[in-house]
Amino acid sequence: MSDPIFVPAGIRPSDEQQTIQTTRARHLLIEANAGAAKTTTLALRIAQALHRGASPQMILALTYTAPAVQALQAQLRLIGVPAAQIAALRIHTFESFSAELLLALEGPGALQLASLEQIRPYLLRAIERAQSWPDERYPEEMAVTASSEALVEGLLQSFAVLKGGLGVEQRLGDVGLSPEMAEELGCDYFTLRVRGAFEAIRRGGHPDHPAFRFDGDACYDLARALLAEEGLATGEHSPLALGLALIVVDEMHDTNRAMFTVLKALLQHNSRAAFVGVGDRDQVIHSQAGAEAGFMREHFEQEIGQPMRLPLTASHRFGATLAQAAGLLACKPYLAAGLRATEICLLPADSHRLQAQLIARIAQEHLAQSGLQDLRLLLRRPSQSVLIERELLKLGIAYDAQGLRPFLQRREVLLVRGLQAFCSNDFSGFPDKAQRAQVLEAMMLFCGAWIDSTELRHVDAVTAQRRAIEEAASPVDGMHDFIANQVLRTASDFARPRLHAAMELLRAGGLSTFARGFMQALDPAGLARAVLVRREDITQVRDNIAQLVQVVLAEDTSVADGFQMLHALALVQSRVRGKSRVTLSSIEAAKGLEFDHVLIPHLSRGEFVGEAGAAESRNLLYVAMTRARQRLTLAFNPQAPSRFLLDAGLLPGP
Ligand SMILES: Nc1ncnc2c1ncn2[C@@H]1O[C@H](COP(=O)(O)OP(=O)(O)OP(=O)(O)O)[C@@H](O)[C@H]1O
Repeated sequence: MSDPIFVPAGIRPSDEQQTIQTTRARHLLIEANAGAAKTTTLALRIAQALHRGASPQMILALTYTAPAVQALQAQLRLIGVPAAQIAALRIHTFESFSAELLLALEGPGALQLASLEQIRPYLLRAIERAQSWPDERYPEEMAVTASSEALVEGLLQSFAVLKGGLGVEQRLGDVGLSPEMAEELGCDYFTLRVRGAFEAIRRGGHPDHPAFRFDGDACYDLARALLAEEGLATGEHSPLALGLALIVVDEMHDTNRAMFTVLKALLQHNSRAAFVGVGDRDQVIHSQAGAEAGFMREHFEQEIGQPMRLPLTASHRFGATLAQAAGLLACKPYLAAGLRATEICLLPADSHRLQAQLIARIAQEHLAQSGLQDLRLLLRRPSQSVLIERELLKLGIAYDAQGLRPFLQRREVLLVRGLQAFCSNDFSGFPDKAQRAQVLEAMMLFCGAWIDSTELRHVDAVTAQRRAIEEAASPVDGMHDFIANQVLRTASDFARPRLHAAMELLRAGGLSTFARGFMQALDPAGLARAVLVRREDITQVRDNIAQLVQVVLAEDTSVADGFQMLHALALVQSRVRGKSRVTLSSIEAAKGLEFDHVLIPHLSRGEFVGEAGAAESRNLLYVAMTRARQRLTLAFNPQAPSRFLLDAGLLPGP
């Protein structure tokens, strides 16, 4: 009997796509360029399985990020899979799949922590515990001179790699930790010891489930349990024996060891399931979580089996010009299917201010036309949005934000706006209660303040703060007393002199003293260092305030006028409702998605770099550029363009 073939709506599959759709190979791997229809072809493969009679519950699709889940659902809709079937499919990130499975096994109770700041106290406790262990075999290794606070960032980064790579679990066996083993794992003994203490704290809450989980922990916990065959039934009773007919993995280049362990177990316990994995090694932007393209190559071959490999040769998303530039940037061949021409526009601007003005004008023109749908501004770092947002708001342009907060709502910006409102005793810039509460929360955070109240002394610190802020934010005039009596009075010894120095400049009101002295007086990086974790976040706080100072100075009259203008912009923003066709976004939040017009600003020397290193920055630019369908605009300083523009052949070399 011939195989019934699913015929999609919306597109005509290429021969390559159809081969992948219908092949019955047990293990199939596809490495292909961005836009070469990997996700769409996975959707075709899923539709084919449904067409052959599999029920949606027999199909599991796994991705690394939540946007990739949405992208797959969108492609399933595009090719005509009914909504009810899409809803019934098992489509998850590795993390949400693992969390769901663990929930079924453990029952509720493991606290899900959402921010690095919530993890921080546990980590500080782990450092203390590890350093005071009485039977330490290598005490000289534990005599670390840096302060605990300074160690937090590096430790968390090492933990992410160890967790994703399952390094300790794989090597440890029955042997204890040693400096030699730490060296083999690429970290130091101290880190391994603290990691041990941290895990003991994390697991110590309850016999059946850990006390808390953070991002990546669900997949890690599941992988660890699988490796240790701990608490998991085996054979047909295994929680992973789901009776699957098809398992697909999108974004497979971002797979780490923990994810791969879960995948291997899934294939083992669903022996009738076919597997299709797709990825593009130039899109690895999560190496800090142990992502490795090797899981599509040697590890797969050695640990799962020899897969069939099929190609997807050409981009269906964009035309030949962009394919060529992306190919040059990533040093690989790149073809376009020739469905459309994609225009690349260069936007040179000598200053950041001019760049922001030009971008706002482009956004205005975009909204005035109807040919192109979405304009997505892709930013390397959040602070790069400040001047651009100011210009957009000045033109009254509505925009959304993805993967970053609009600058007027960033905590450090609220801190400074709150201080200025306090100095002028004018809180009219915060007309709604939720916003007033956010200002007070931000001030409490950066000032290291605590609630000193006899009424609230019986409740825990978090509840006390929530209640006190709730009460103070209700009337507009509650702000002043709260800032004076709680924030400033209980501010840490470190924060207090900085706050007073900053307020002095705000009260004086002169632009030139403000310009010269505000950053030094407030010391935003110092304030941030005391309460935030990641170095990149701390740098962002500093950069955001530096940009804020620039925005206030641009008003050119007085400090008070500058802040009035900020309040006015905030009002414009609060009126912006609904979905806009202009979106400011981090690159990470756009991965796997596509937009008619993509604009990448700040492609100047030293601006498109970050903590992660040159290779990851290059991959980020590659991901960003390849989101464009019809038009790609690249903004840069012509005196000092980014090296990447030259590498992509978009500007002539020196
Ligand atoms: N046969 C086809 N004909 C026309 N358009 C197609 C075809 N196949 C896919 N497309 C379109 O090509 C675009 C890119 O496809 P898709 O998102 O699947 O690529 P991808 O390889 O997963 O990209 P990325 O690596 O960036 O996530 C989408 O707009 C999709 O609808």
